[in-house]
Amino acid sequence: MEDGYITEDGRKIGGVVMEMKNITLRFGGVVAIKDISFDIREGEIRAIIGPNGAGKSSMLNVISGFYVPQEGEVLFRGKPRPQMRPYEVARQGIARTFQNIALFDGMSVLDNVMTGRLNFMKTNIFQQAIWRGKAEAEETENREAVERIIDFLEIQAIRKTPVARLPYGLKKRVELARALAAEPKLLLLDEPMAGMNVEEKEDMSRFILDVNDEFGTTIALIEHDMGVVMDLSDRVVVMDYGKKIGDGTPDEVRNNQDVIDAYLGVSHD
Ligand SMILES: Nc1ncnc2c1ncn2[C@@H]1O[C@H](COP(=O)(O)OP(=O)(O)OP(=O)(O)O)[C@@H](O)[C@H]1O
Repeated sequence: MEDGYITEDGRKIGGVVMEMKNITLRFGGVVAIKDISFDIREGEIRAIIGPNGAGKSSMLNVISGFYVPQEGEVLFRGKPRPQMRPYEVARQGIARTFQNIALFDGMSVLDNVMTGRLNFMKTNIFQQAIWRGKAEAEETENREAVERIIDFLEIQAIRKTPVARLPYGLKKRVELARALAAEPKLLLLDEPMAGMNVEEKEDMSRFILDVNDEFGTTIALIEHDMGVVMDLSDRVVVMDYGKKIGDGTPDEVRNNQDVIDAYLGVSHD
C-alpha cells in the first residue's frame, strides 16, 4: 500500500495526500478527538463516520486547517500545516461544503457558483478600470468554467433561480457546485446527505462518485448515517466518543464488532 492501491472497480489510488498523526483536540475539558491517526490518499473517497458527538465535525475542521490540535501533527503532502485562513486553504487546493448550507440566499445559483471562482480572479478593481480587455477575458473564462460545472451537476434549469427558492436537496447540490468551481484537489464534504430523502441521497452519491471519477478529485466526507457512505467510500474511519474504533474498507468496518456496538449504542469503555 506504500504508493497506493487499485480499487475493486479498477481505480488507481495514489500516495498519501494528508496524514493525521496522533491528533488530540480539546475544547476546555472536553476531549473531542483522542489520539487519532489515519491518512487520505490521492484519488480516494475517504469517509469519517460515527454517531452523534463522535468528533467528526471537529476532525473535518482539523483536516481543513481551521482547528489546530493541541497534540499531534497534520501533514499535507508531507509538510506540517499551520492554522490557515480560508483563502490560504483554498490556495492549497482544498474546498469544502458545510453541514448547514452556507450559500447567499438572495443570489442566483449561477452567481453563488461564481463565488467559488474568487481565487481565480486576478485582476483587481483598478486593473479592471484601466484594462478592461483582460478583466473581460478573465470573466469569460470563469463563466465558462462555472457553466461546465453547472452542466456536470445537472442544474442548468435553475441557473437563474435565487437559491432561497430551491428545495433542500438542490441547495446541497449548488453548494457542491460552488466547491467544485474552486477546482479543488481535495474536497471536504460535511454531511453531504444529511436531511435528504432517499432519492436525493442517491443523486448526491452519484454526483460524488462522478466528481471523483471525472476530475480525479480526492474526497473526504463526514457522515452520520453509516448506510449511505458504504457504497460510496474506498476506506472508512469510524469514530466514537472522540476515539477511532475502526478504519478500513467498508466491508472490514461493517464487520468490526466495536463499530457494530457503537451503532447499536452498546457501551464499550
Ligand atoms: N466549539 C466547540 N466548543 C466546545 N465543545 C465542542 C465544540 N465543538 C465540538 N465540541 C464538543 O466536541 C465533541 C465532538 O463534537 P463534534 O461536533 O465534532 O461531533 P460530531 O461527530 O460531528 O457530532 P454530530 O454528528 O452531532 O455533528 C462533542 O462533545 C461536542 O460537544
